[in-house]
This record gives sequence, C-alpha cells and structure tokens, in this order.
Amino acid sequence: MSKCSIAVDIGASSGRFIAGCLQDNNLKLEEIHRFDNNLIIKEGHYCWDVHALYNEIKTGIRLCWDRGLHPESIGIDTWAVDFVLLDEKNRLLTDAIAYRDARTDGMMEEVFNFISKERLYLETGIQFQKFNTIYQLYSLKKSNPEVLDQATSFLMLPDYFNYLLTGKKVNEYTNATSTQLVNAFTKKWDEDLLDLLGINKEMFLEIKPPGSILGDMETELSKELGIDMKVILPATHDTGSAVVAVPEVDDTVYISSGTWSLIGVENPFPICITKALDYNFTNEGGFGYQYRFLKNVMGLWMIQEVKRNYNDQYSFSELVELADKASEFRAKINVDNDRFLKPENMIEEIQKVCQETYQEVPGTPGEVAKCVFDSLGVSYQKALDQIEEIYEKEFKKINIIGGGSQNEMLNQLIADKTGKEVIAGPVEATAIGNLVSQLITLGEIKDIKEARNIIGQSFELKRYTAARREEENVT
Ligand SMILES: Nc1ncnc2c1ncn2[C@@H]1O[C@H](COP(=O)(O)OP(=O)(O)O)[C@@H](O)[C@H]1O
Ligand SMILES: C[C@H](O)[C@H](O)[C@@H](O)C(=O)COP(=O)(O)O
Ligand SMILES: [Mg+2]
Repeated sequence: MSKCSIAVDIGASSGRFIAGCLQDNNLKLEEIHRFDNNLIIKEGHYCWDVHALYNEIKTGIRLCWDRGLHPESIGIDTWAVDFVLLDEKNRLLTDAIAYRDARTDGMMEEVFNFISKERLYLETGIQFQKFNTIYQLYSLKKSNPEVLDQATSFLMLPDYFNYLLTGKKVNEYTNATSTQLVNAFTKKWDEDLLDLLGINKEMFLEIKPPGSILGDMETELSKELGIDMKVILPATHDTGSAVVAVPEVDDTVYISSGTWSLIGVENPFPICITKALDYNFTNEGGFGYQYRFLKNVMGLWMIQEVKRNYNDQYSFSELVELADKASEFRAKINVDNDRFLKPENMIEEIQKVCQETYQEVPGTPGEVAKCVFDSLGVSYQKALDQIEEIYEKEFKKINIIGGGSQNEMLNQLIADKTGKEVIAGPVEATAIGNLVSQLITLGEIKDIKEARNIIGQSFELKRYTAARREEENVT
C-alpha cells in the first residue's frame, strides 16, 4: 500500500486540506477540508487569524481520522512574507499582521537610507514590494523596539504552524527568501544586512530546505487528534509549491493564478542584473535550490474584492460570464498600482481610475469584471515581454496554475493576446506540489522530474491557442 500524505495549502483567500497518494503511478487526491481565510482587524492592524487557522488544521487532521485515513506525513504552505515573533518562553509577542496592512507605508524608502536599492537587490535578488518582511520588521523596530529585543524566535506563518504541531522551530528556505533578508548566493540569513538595519539577528533560526523532515507531531497532540504523522517541509511558500506542480517547466512561463498572479520561469541561478531590478522581478528560492524568477501581478484579489463589494451576490463563474457578455467594454487600468492593494472599495477605486484616465467608467458587474480581467491580461503581456527581453528568447508556452486556471475567458484572453499556447491546470497546483515534495522525501517518488511526469498524467490540463492575435498598447 503506498504511503499517503496531507497537504495543507492556506492561500490568502482560502485554505484546503488535501490527502494524496500514488495509485498505479497516478496521484490521487481526496479533499478533506476547505475553509475561508479572511483578514481580521486587531488593534488597528489587518491581521491573519492564526488561532482560527490552526484550529482549521486540527479540524482537518481529525477529519482524516474520521475517514479512516492513516497519512504518513503532513506539510503546510501559506502565502509569503508574514511572520510572528516568540519570546524566550515561546509566547507570542506579536499578532500575525498581514502584508496588506498600512504599517509598511514609507518603510522601504527609509530602509534605502541604510542600504541602496541596487545593493539590496544584488545581495538578495528579491523584488521591491512595500510589504516584504524586511520592511515589516523595520516598521516594528520603529514602533515597538522592545518587542524585537525580547524576541528569541522569528517564525514565518508555516514555521509557526509547524512549531505548534511538533515543538520544533526552523525557518523553511523558500519562504525565508521572500523576506528580502536571505542572501541569494549563500542561501543564509544576510547578517550584515540585519546588522545594518539594527534588527536582532539572534532570533532568526536555521534555514531548512524543502523536503526536510521536521519531526513527529507532539505526543499530546497526536493523542488529542487520534493520528501521529511526520511533519515534512514542502516549499512552505505556496507559490514555491505551486511551481513544483508545473508539469513541464522547459520553455514555459508559468502564471500561478490565485489571490496574486505570479508570472515567471524556473531558473538554476539568480538573475540580479539591472534590467531585472528595473522591471522589479524577484528570485525567490525554489524546490531543489532552483530559483523562481517571477513578478507579482495584483491578481484575482481584485475580483475577490469586487465580489465582496457586490455582497457575494455573484459567484466567480457568474462574474466571468457577465464579463464575457460585456464584450464592448474596453477601459483598462494599471492593476499593479499600489492603490489596488487594499482600497476601501475596489469597484469605486477602479471607476475612479477610469475617470482619471478619461476612459469609459464601468457601471455593471460585467463591465467591472471585464475591466479587471482585460487589465490583468495587459499586465501579464507586459511581464511576459520583459521576461523574454531579459532571457533574449521567446517562450513557447504559458502554464496557468491555481484557482484562476478555471477562468476560461481569461485563459483564452491570454492565448489571444500573447499568441502562445496556454495550458490551464492543475487547479490545486500548490497542494499537489506540496504533496509530491513529501512523497519524494518518503521515497514514493524518485525526484521532481518523475513527480512532474506523474502530475502531467494525473490531472486534466486544458489547452488554448490564439483565436485572434491582439496588439494593444498598455494604458
Ligand atoms: N469556477 C471558477 N471560475 C473562475 N474563476 C474561479 C473559479 N473558482 C475560483 N476562481 C478564481 O480562483 C481564485 C482563487 O484561486 P486560489 O488559487 O484558490 O487562491 P488562493 O490560493 O490565493 O486562496 C478566485 O479568486 C477566483 O478568481
Ligand atoms: C505576498 C506575496 O507576494 C504572496 O504571498 C505571493 O507570493 C503568494 O504566494 C500568493 O499566493 P496566493 O495563493 O495567496 O495567491
Ligand atoms: Mg494559493
């Protein structure tokens, strides 16, 4: 009987608990639990409800027991950059403040007083997003320096959940790189940089690569939940796990399409050249010490907020249908403007930008949704052009993975706009990448090459070619 594993994939909009095992060289999935993940406000800051999320993890483990499953291991992944700090008694010193919180406004510019943007990029290879951990910690140093002094453990969110399950504290490599505090070449915490910023470097823990076995679940917890499992580190940055699940990476640009759209390529070395800096590409750590040369595009966060602004009156597929019917609507916006990171009302923000740029203002839900999808397409095309400029080559395929790969209209739009073959799926790429990383560690799968072959034959992949080639300028 082949060994089974559990992937806990907690994205910025929802979490899922998926069991997976090999049957006749196919990866069979069983969804055990799914839950929403919403920002909460604590003491004036946007936060993640880590207690509620940990309870969802325990609920999922109990449900495995109820279903008579006996998984060998469990692996947890979440979005990047966010963290908690523990004191010497392992008590929480901070809330899990979210990357969309305003506490990092202006912090990046202040950090440049200590280290130039160019040097920071040369050393870390990480994109400049105002919410990177480095700027969150700098903000904390300014507002509550005593908290940083008391901290003995810096744990990113998957690290924290792993600690709650096992009592062991490490930092996993792929997620650690998203902090912009790991040296892209040594793959270690950049202690010179931490000293430069006056951030307590003692609290950073050993960096462990994906595939590492962290340990067994704490005995008491196993008794409480009825199951004992190994905790294995997948690429705990969700996009790192998603990229593992790209069935064919050669000659392929991937778009990990969820709350964010992460558009990039897998690369064996970091690309820290000026053009990559100017275009704000990142070199996040990947499975097997590959690099994820990619760019963040605002993503389907925008349609999530539009859906919320309409009081969830429309499902995602209904918004896509309405957008498809609003075919005459043409206004487009720059989705990567920081004003879309956390506006009061996304619909009104989109309408304001259309007014400011003297374009037709979207009024109906279909027009609003079409504006979002068309504008995402423009941003994807721009990023693709930049990737091909830096690589000095044309990529043949685009593989869209994640929940957004279910958006058939957007898939076709990307094929039409780029003229490339678009492959859509797997939908649950992050959980699948998480699972195969565990199965490789358990010896069920030989390596990532074999894993990708198995994924390619286990899941339906839809293909789109250009119905019509579109040439448009970015507004
Ligand atoms: N049936 C559907 N049709 C079109 N788009 C969908 C559908 N279901 C989900 N989506 C898109 O997938 C997105 C969520 O992707 P997912 O990978 O689950 O996000 P995350 O991991 O960030 O929580 C939603 O914001 C939505 O735009
Ligand atoms: C804040 C980061 O850019 C973000 O975590 C991104 O890297 C990411 O992984 C988002 O994943 P989702 O599944 O939440 O879209
Ligand atoms: Mg996700």
